[in-house]
Amino acid sequence: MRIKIKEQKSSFKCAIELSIADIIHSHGRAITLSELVLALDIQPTKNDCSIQAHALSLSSWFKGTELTLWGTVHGIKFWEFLNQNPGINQRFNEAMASDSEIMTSFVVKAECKQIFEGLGSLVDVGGGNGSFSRIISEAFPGIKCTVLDLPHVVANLPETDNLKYIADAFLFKLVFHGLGDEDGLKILKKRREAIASNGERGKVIIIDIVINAREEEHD
Ligand SMILES: C[S@@+](CC[C@H](N)C(=O)[O-])C[C@H]1O[C@@H](n2cnc3c(N)ncnc32)[C@H](O)[C@@H]1O
Repeated sequence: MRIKIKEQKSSFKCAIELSIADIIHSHGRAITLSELVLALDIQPTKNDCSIQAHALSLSSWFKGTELTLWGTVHGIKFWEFLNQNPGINQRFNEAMASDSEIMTSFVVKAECKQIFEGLGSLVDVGGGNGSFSRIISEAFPGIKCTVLDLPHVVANLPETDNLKYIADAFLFKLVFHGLGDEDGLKILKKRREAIASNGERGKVIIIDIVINAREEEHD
């Protein structure tokens, strides 16, 4: 309940900072979302530069192909930004970990418990610093949990017998020739994003059948 009130407060604060009430009032009649976005574009907020930048970019985001507003405003993916800002990265991961703590009571201890019972292994994709998997691994020692996340998120985290982290390399042995080009490309593009922030260590390793390849080529 407290979280809900906090969310409502920050939405309200954001609406005030964006002058949404003033825009609607001066519009003089009911306003559509696209009219509101356009109005935000020409009505910069006086006090807060970052809010102003977000407001100015809202319409570009709506019109453009960039997936997130963050990417439109900063020209960099949010995860890459976190990689470049260790302090914020840590706070973000801690915030996500708090969310896991909140969920524990009803996921592990109450009515959802049976979902995990009897499992032998689990991969927590985009599992952050593994807080959720750590809780699962402690509550269900029989489950081998593997957390897959970006290298800067899982670096130096303590592992246990049944909790491991992976991020450096992805091995696809005899997988791609069984997929269509479209699915194969989709997977490769995603993996490229995932390893991009891992410098020399990030790798996608593919072992597969190549037709008509010259003998000395090992790409
Ligand atoms: C919103 S957080 C959720 C974290 C965790 N699952 C939780 O609920 O607490 C999204 C997570 O996805 C991770 N992530 C984003 N892109 C990724 C990628 N390409 N490969 C692996 N993890 C990725 C981020 O680092 C982040 O930890």
